[in-house]
Amino acid sequence: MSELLTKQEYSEIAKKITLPNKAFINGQFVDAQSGQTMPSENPATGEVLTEIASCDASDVNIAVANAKTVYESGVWSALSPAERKTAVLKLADLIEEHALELAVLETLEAGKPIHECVKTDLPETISCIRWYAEAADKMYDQISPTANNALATIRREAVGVVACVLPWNFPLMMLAWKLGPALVMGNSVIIKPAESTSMTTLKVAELAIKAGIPAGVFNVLPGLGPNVGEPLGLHEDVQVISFTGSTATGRRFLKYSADSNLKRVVLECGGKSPSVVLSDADNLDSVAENIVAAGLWNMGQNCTANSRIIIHKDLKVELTKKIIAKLDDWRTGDPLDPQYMLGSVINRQQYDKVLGYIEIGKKEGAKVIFGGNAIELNNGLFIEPTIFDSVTPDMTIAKEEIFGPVFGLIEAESDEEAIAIANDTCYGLQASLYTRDLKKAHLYSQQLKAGTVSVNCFSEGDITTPFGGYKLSGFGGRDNSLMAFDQYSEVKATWFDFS
Ligand SMILES: NC(=O)C1=CN([C@@H]2O[C@H](COP(=O)(O)OP(=O)(O)OC[C@H]3O[C@@H](n4cnc5c(N)ncnc54)[C@H](O)[C@@H]3O)[C@@H](O)[C@H]2O)C=CC1
Ligand code: BAL
Repeated sequence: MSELLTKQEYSEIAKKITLPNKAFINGQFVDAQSGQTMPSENPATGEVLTEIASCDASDVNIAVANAKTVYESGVWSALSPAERKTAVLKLADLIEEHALELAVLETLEAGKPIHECVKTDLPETISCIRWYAEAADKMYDQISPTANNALATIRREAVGVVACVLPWNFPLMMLAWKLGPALVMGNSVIIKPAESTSMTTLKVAELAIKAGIPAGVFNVLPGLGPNVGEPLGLHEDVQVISFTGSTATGRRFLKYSADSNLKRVVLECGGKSPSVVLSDADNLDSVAENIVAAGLWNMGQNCTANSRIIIHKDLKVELTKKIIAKLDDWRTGDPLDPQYMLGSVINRQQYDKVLGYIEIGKKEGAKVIFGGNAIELNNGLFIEPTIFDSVTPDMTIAKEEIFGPVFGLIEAESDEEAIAIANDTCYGLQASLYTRDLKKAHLYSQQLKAGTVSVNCFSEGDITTPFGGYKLSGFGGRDNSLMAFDQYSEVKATWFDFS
């Protein structure tokens, strides 16, 4: 499947896809109780693809009550880890079988380039689900090193009903990051996809039933944030909320928890990640390639988008030329056409927000050295890759998350100043560091206040490494790696007294 087809072939597949458009509760596709729907639009054409069930608190109450009953029945939670592994592995296999359809669906609803969906999002989704399935029967619990007259065991247990509130930027990947470990632990899971991107999650729910995951274990409630996210956040029978999205909405979940059952809240929020190029960085072609990928991947709609490029003054002129040259590889066009690396942004609100930041950047004195405009194409929401020069750390575009194909170049007088600028932010998700000096790499990667630091590359790590942020970028836990199981389990100490 990771071989690319032609635009014509993808368009033919798009025409034939059945678009999932109902909520998924207790193994059934159902309308919202209210009968309300919301449009799902293709942001690359403006076309309404379908109307999707728009759930509210009454659907949340039904889904949570049912998920709780199913959890307590033990049909999933009381299976052995090896039995859960078999079903979740089957789910990964079915996603792989339907990968082409899912990739096209993701392109249609999110405006993401098919190239990325096929080469990155689908393979990573599948391998993530598989990785957690494989881990199911390989995690051991512990015996504590207490005295000989006692035995103390430390065991993980499922928590019950878990709700995952997803963003629209990587719909399938974010689903996999949360669903994989939550299911494998034995929980019942309710997914609230972002309103723009419900369809791929609904398709995966259909596959979960085929994989043998019992009805009611995996539910999907499409709908607006305040209508579905808020009642989930406030529900007394939801034990965990795992959220990815904006810091503003993340804060709300902490309030919902405080106002209800003190449910655990795990937040993976925004960022203002830096690429830091120190005075001794070499191989500037590779540095430029990484900087451009870090800034533009997924149209910059990425929590780790490197939107602040902090460059030592001695390298600035040469590196800037190389960065501009690398933009040739990142052309914008019809996302169903595999020759393009950039598609549309997600919706009108995001489009206006990004263009608004470009105007603010100009007004505050930064200089556009590439792009800077909307692109008129097929009634879609396309924005040129945009680079600002002469950005200073106090400018709005150097402080606020833009979440679009826009990044700014900031000049630093010294390596120490570059690190200080990198840390001068309320966020702390990821940082890229470029140097050929091993000592500086160690020293400064320790000093950078970020959950992931990548040295001489742009990376978020992989499934084996924990992902999450410092400061306003994160709270309460990590996605990915075995640490993700901490989000979805309780730890029980049991004490046997032999004295
Ligand atoms: N960390 C990340 O990966 C993401 C960051 N963002 C940032 O957030 C900005 C705004 O994008 P949005 O889509 O509006 O993000 P958002 O944080 O509002 O949406 C994320 C999820 O939260 C839900 N939600 C929204 N309002 C809610 C509420 N009152 N109660 C409960 N749930 C609610 C949404 O329906 C969606 O499922 C972006 O411009 C970007 O800066 C957005 C998406 C992903
Ligand atoms: N880049 C993966 C996580 C996110 O953007 O939310």
